[in-house]
Formats: sequence, C-alpha cells, structure tokens
Amino acid sequence: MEGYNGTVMAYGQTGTGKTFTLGRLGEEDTAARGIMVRAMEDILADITPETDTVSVSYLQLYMEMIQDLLDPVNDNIAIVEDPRTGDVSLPGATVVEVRDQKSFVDLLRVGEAHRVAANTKLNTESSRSHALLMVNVRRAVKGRHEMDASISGENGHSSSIVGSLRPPIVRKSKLVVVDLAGSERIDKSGSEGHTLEEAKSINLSLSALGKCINALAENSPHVPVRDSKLTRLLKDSFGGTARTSLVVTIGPSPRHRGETTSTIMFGQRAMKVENMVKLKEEFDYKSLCRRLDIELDKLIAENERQKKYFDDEIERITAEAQLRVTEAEREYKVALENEKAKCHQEYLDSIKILEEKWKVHQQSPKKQIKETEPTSNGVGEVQNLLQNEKMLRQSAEDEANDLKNQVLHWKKMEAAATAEVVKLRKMLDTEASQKEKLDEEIGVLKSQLLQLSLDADETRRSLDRGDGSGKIFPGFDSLMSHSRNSQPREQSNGPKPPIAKLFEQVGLQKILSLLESEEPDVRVHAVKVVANLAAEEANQEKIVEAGGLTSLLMLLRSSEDETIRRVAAGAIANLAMNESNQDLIMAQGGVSLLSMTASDAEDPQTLRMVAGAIANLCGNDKLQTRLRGEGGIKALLGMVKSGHPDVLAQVARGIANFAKCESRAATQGNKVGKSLLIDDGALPWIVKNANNEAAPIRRHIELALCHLAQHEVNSKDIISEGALWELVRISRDCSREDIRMLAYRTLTSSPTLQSEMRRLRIEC
Ligand SMILES: Nc1ncnc2c1ncn2[C@@H]1O[C@H](COP(=O)(O)OP(=O)(O)OP(=O)(O)O)[C@@H](O)[C@H]1O
Repeated sequence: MEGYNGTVMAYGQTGTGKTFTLGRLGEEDTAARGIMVRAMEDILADITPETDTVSVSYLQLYMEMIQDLLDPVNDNIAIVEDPRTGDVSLPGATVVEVRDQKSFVDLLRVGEAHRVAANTKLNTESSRSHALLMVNVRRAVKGRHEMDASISGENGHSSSIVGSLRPPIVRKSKLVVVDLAGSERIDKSGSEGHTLEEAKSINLSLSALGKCINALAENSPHVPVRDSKLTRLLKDSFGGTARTSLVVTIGPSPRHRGETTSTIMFGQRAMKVENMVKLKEEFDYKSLCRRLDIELDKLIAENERQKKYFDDEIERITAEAQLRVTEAEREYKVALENEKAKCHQEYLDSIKILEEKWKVHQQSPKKQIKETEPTSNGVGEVQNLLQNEKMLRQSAEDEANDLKNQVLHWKKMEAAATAEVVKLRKMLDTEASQKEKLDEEIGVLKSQLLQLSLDADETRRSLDRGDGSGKIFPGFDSLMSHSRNSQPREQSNGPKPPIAKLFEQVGLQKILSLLESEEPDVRVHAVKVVANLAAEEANQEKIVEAGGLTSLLMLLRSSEDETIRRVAAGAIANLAMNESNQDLIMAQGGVSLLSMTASDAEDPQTLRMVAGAIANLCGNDKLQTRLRGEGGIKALLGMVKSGHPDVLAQVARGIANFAKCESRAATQGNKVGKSLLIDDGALPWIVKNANNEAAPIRRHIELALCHLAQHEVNSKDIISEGALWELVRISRDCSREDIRMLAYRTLTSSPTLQSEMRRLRIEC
C-alpha cells in the first residue's frame, strides 16, 4: 500500500460477525486473527526503520461524537478536511507510534476495553459504536540522502543546486479499518430508552452511508457526504482515492431474511462504486528548508571568501605599483644628484685649470712680448675650454633629459598599473553580475523542471486512469500513431505547452546535459522532458543532432532506475519513428540495449515502450536481417509473457510491420527463404492471438498472418500450425473489409493453401 490509502469496512446486521472478522486478536490461536492484526503484521513486515514510521489512532463514533479509544476523556474530536487535497484527518486524536506487533495488539486491547458495548437481544456483546482504526505510514522516498551528500560536497555543481531545491518526498499511506455498528431493525433488537437513541443514531449514520453509496453507484452529481460524521470520515473511502474493501456479514437464520437481503443489496450497490486510487506523495518542505539554510550559509561564506580574496589582491597590486614608482623616483633623484655633482666638479676643474694658466701667463710678460703667437695660443685654449664646458653642459642636459624620460616612463607604468586595477575591479563586478544572472537562471530552470516533473507525473497519472482523451502523454500519443507521415500535433495557435517554453528558454543542449547529472532526480526530470520533446516530430531531428539519442541509449545501458529506463525507452520509441534515426539506433547498438531492458523489466509500461520502439524498427525494410540478427524479434516475442494488453498491442504491431516488410521483399524477389518470424517461433503466438478480444491486437495479428501467407514458402508452416483456419475465419468474419479482402486474395492465390482447402473441403 506504499503511497496509497486503503479502507476495509465491515457492514452487516448486528451479531453476524463484523467484529469477529476485523477485530479478533487471535492470541491463543493465530489462525483466528482478525483483519486489523493481520494487516498490521503485513505492514510491519515491510517497514524499514530508517525511512518509515507507522502510527496508529483508534477511535469510535458513538451517537455522532468521535471519541478517542486510546484516551476516552477526549470524546469530541473534530474532523478536519484539507481544502486542497480533500484529505480527512482528526488532529485531536491520540497518535501512537507502533514499532512491533505486540505493542499494537496491546493498543487494540486498550481500545476494545473502552469501546461501548451494550446488551441487545440479538448479540450479547453488540458494538453500539462504529470503531475506526487509522494506521498512518510515512516513508521517506529513497535516494534523498545522496542528494544531501552532494550538496555538502565542496564545489557546489550547478546540477546539485538544482537538486537541492527539489524537496525530499514523503510517501504517505493510510489504512482505515472500520467496524461499523450493527445494521438492525429497532423492533428486532428490542432497543428501548437510551439504547433506542443509540439504535436511531446508528441507523441514521448507516442510512447516510447507504445514500452516499446509492448516489455514487448511480453517478449522481451530488453525494450527500455531509449528512453524518460517518460519511464525512469515510469520504475518501468510497468514490475517492483509496483502495476500498467492503466485508458484508449476514446471519444464516431464515428469521433474518429481510436484513440479509438488504445487506446483500447494500454490498451489490457498493460494488458499482469506482474509486480512483491515487498515490499520496508530499514534499518534505521542512527538510528542504534546513538544507537550503545550509546551502545559503555556504554560499554566503564562499561569497565572503571570494570578496576577501579580491580585496587582498587589489591591495597587493596597488602596493606593488606604489613601491615600483617610489623606487623609480628614488633612483632618478640619486642619478640626477650624481650627474649634477659630476658636472659641477668638471666645471670647477676647468675653471681651476684656466686660472692656473692665466697666472702663468701674467708672471712671464717678456715671454709674452716675444712670443706673440703664444698669446694668440692662450686665447685659443680658453676658447677650447669654453667649448668643452659647453659640451659638458650639453651632455649633462642630455642625461638630465634621459632621466626625465625615465621618470615619465615609470609614471606611465604607474598609470598602467592603476588601469589594470580598475580593469580587475570591472572584471570582478562583471563576474558578480554574471553569477547573479546564473543564479537566477538556475532558479528558473529548477522551478521549470519541478513544474514539468509535476506535469509529467500528472499526465502519467491521467494515463493510468485512462480518461480516454488519448492525448495525455505525448510519448504515448506518438507511440501509438506510428505513421511516419503523421501530422505534427496542435500548432502554435494556443498558448505554448510548458515543454515548448522550456525548450525555448533553457535550450536543448542544457536539457540534454541534465541527462548526465549526478543527481538521480534531476536525471528523471530531464529524461521526462526529453521524452516529451521527442514526441514532437519537429524536435526529433534537433534532439538527435545534439546527441540526445546517444544519451538516451546510455541511460538504457547504465541506469538502474526503472522510471528512467521506461521514459528513456519511450523517448527512443518516438525517435524511432523517423527512418534516419532508425539507422542510428541500430548503429549504436540500440536493439541489444532495448532487448536487455525488456528482459530486466517487469513494469508493463516499460515493456510497452520497449516493444513500441522495436515495433517501429520492424517497419524498416533495410533493417530486417540485422534487427533479427541482434535479437530484436526474440525480444519482441519474449515480451508477450507480460500478458498486458498494451504490451501485446505493441508486439502485434511489430510483428505486422515485420511481416509486411518481408512480404514486400518477397514480391520484389529480394527474399527467397522462409519468414524470419516463423524461424523465430512467432507463428504459434500469432495463431493463439489471431482472435484476441482486444481489437488493436487482433487487427495487427490478422494483418501479420495475411502478409506471412502471401509468401508461398511459408504455406507449409501456416498449415501445420493451424493458421489456415484463422485465415479462413478472417476472410469470412473480419469486420475490416480491407483485411477481409486481403485474407481472401491471399487464400485464393496460394496453390498450397488452395490444395489443402480442397482436401479439407473448406470454402472461402
Ligand atoms: N465466523 C464465526 N465463527 C464463529 N463465531 C462467530 C463467527 N462470526 C461471529 N461469531 C460470533 O458471533 C458473535 C457476534 O459476533 P460479532 O460481535 O463479531 O458480531 P458483530 O457483527 O460485530 O455485531 P455487532 O454489530 O452487534 O457488533 C460473537 O460471539 C462471535 O464470536
């Protein structure tokens, strides 16, 4: 009952064994245990203490008051209905967690002791109240701990962030066992006074229950659940979402013929009520909140760490640049001072030399008169010295200019360093805003994935309910409409479906990359989205081009999750509608992977998807031999074990496609030998199901048989396996005129079949 609600009710005349059937503890004789004890044994046997909790409330409805049988002082418990889900609960009731069978039996004993019993004429221990045992089982769905682990990993990969926003799922199951008070006629039970009031109250609530059952059985738009507390409490149990079993008890005495008839009629009416069993899963938002808090703390710490790193880096670069500028200025000043000092010294030395020469010249006048030439020589020397001084000045100026240039160069470098710092700051700002954008994008992606997953689950549930629209699950839709030229479904007149929106906003590449996510849940959602996209013919080529087919085949090969394999197979089935994709599927070993999936799977829906994919490949003339060589036909025939009509319909379609291709090849002279289908042992199954009551299965098989019989070399097997009789039946009775005519033409054109028919005196 994991994730589902269940109800067991016992209804019947007083004293006929309702409490006997439901409530016996069977302490001395285990064979005498009632349904309550046995049900709890079953539940406890399936419990894993790490993930599951089982809790019990035990109540009685007495005179329209709900009393807690585990705490009788609490005798006016209110019924609360969840306006969103319609679930009924009793928050005021005592809830006791049950860990073993013994503690449960002790609880039942306490409850039974408090149950109001009064003597009536009919039953010395007649229960005067309706007793309700409520067992709640909560199961944390597997795999969440892995997600937690990845969140606590060092570098939060984006896919793990996506996963962290998916709340853990709790599967809630509720079993309600109702021991109704006796349905009796007041005069028979001899009720008087207070007991009469009890009887009236009991009859009132049971008649309210009867009215609800009648309304539901007749599909009446109004069901009067509000007429009594009993019907309000059991609202979910009839015509709701629970699996409901009704036990009716009757007395063997002819005296009670009237009660017996009305009890049986009650049961018959109740059998007409159809419930829609619904899986109860809830998100565990508290645990998600805790996880997000941790995630947030981590992101804040990471953000602060990065900010500090960049601040330190800016400080370091600024200090370095400053140091280099100061060093350059210092070097320049020293060099300048040195050069100045050197020039000054040279200047002083030159002056000194000149002064000395001048003195020598003054001290020897005669020589000066005699040597007219030397005088002119002295002037030349001065002129030379002045010339030298000028040159020295010039070189000092040049060097000063060099140094100035150097300072200019260093200043430029300082400006470049400052520009680099500004650039780094800008880069930081850009990165921060990109991070913000990415965070937003991830948020959108996560909510879209969540929404899509809910949509996909909802459509799948709708499919399971089979509400007949036939267009609920795009994968299913396309799978069934296997015509290669099928028109694309609804064009863009109306609002775009969520998948198409996601496709546009997120991009195919990103969606496909999620197929390889570490997170199992993200993989599940991603494969569902890809399967939905693959249902649209317009997307199929893009998916294959972007490597989606390879990823889907990889999932078939490596995933251990049944849902992933089922949805991946469905997506492959849709892609296999296209002829060029069929070649690619074969080339990438798709047939072996599909066969392997078929042999491992038990879920009929997985088998249906796999069979659908192979059936599409069967319709390709060029792939016949390879498909069969890689075990495609064997895998297809192996799936008939499932017995599920949806699976059988796909198998039959595959066989019909294959037989048609073979017959075409035979007509064109490309096939000589016997049918590969017959070699692989398909004929006995074909004969057995040629008259299957499900029209889609029957139609495909009839076609397959006609195609097989068209090739003369198959005739002997057709006769020996008894398929001739089926062909004759098809030619006479088939409601589809085209198939009827095909069978007739086949029979009349085959010499071997004709001679056998003459031998058996059969006429078409
Ligand atoms: N299958 C059975 N075999 C033997 N004894 C039975 C059986 N069914 C009922 N009884 C006996 O009949 C008596 C009445 O049964 P029980 O109390 O279960 O009836 P009930 O339908 O719950 O009555 P009420 O509606 O008045 O509570 C009990 O003594 C019980 O032991």
